[in-house]
Amino acid sequence: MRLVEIKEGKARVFIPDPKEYEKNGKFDPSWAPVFYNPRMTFNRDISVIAVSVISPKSIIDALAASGIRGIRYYLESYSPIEEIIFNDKSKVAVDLIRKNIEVNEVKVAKITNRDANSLLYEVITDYVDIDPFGSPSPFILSSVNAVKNGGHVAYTATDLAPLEGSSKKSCKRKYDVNNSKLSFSKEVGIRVLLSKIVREAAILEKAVEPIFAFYNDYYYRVIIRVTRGAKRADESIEKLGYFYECEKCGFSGSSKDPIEKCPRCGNKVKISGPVWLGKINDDSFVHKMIDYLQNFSYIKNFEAVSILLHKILQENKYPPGYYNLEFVASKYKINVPAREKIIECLGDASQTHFSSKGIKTNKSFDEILECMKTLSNKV
Ligand SMILES: C[S@@+](CC[C@H](N)C(=O)[O-])C[C@H]1O[C@@H](n2cnc3c(N)ncnc32)[C@H](O)[C@@H]1O
Ligand SMILES: [Zn+2]
Repeated sequence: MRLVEIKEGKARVFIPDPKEYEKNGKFDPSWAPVFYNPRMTFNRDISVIAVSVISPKSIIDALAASGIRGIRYYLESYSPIEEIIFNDKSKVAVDLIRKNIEVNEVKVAKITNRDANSLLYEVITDYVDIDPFGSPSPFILSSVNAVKNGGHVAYTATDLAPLEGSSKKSCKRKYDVNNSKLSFSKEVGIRVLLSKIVREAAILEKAVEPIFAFYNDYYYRVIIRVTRGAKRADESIEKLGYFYECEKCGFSGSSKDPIEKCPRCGNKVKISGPVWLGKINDDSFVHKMIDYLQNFSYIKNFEAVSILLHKILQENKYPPGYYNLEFVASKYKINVPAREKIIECLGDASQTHFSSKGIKTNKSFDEILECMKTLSNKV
């Protein structure tokens, strides 16, 4: 295997030379014997800041591939880390991790060549990172099991088709959620994932509190805090519910139990659930990330991370779900006015990072419609 050296954040790592695995001049990271995807740099940049705020003493990078993630946590996290377990079931990956750890002088590293699930049932740690191919579902129970009371788990999910309701059967299989394709499915997806995490943790009498969650490019990333207690687990489950959307009048919302008919026009609605209806971001955590950010001016995505964190803070004030302006406008055969103008007209509203066509608001659907109709007459 020919290797090339790349730099990301403060790490220098060796990865398989992409040129060796090109097919007809194209390259996909999954074709190389050890996985490294530069498109995930944003995910790692922002995770380094999150880990700095969490300040865990021990970390398990359970699906480590080249080791880039754990190495960056060691080199860049603000508070010292006492132990990082780098694990991958692939022997080739583990050999490469060994080399990369040496090059980056990661003094606190342990390397294991195990199935992540069996490893996670044998260890206990402050923070687990689950960064799989596709769905993190197979690793939820074991990762929640592996963290101490008050510990954290971070999940990446790239299987957007089931999560966003395009592959309903796959969503039922992997997340045990009856999903539909809704006009605001970008946000539904992250709440489907959180719903599964909450229900899996409850099996272990553990409660889940999402502290940081976002969508970017082709994946979701969520970080949760886990605490022990059957009663707390019950309280987490209490925050599950259903989204509905009416194809006829464009109205949508959430409810504790599934509903069949649109509360506005009586038409049959599409539903998705059970989904997590609690907060997906913790304000004080995001504020701390913004405070820490200035120390990370060297990261590739400094500007984009800053923009995302500020957007998240704005939208976190509003209830779950957003209105897709194009979807609503299509129901009333009106032009879509500029989003900023609608937000200004409503007063109590914000954009959402989930979609450039979405708004979140505490105002009623009729007030949104009124603003849209008035503004579209001026277009
Ligand atoms: C998407 S890659 C990880 C990428 C890496 N975290 C990064 O940031 O570049 C997923 C890795 O999980 C490993 N893997 C898949 N299933 C596994 C399992 N059951 N146990 C341990 N490792 C596994 C694969 O060998 C692969 O290296
Ligand atoms: Zn309706």
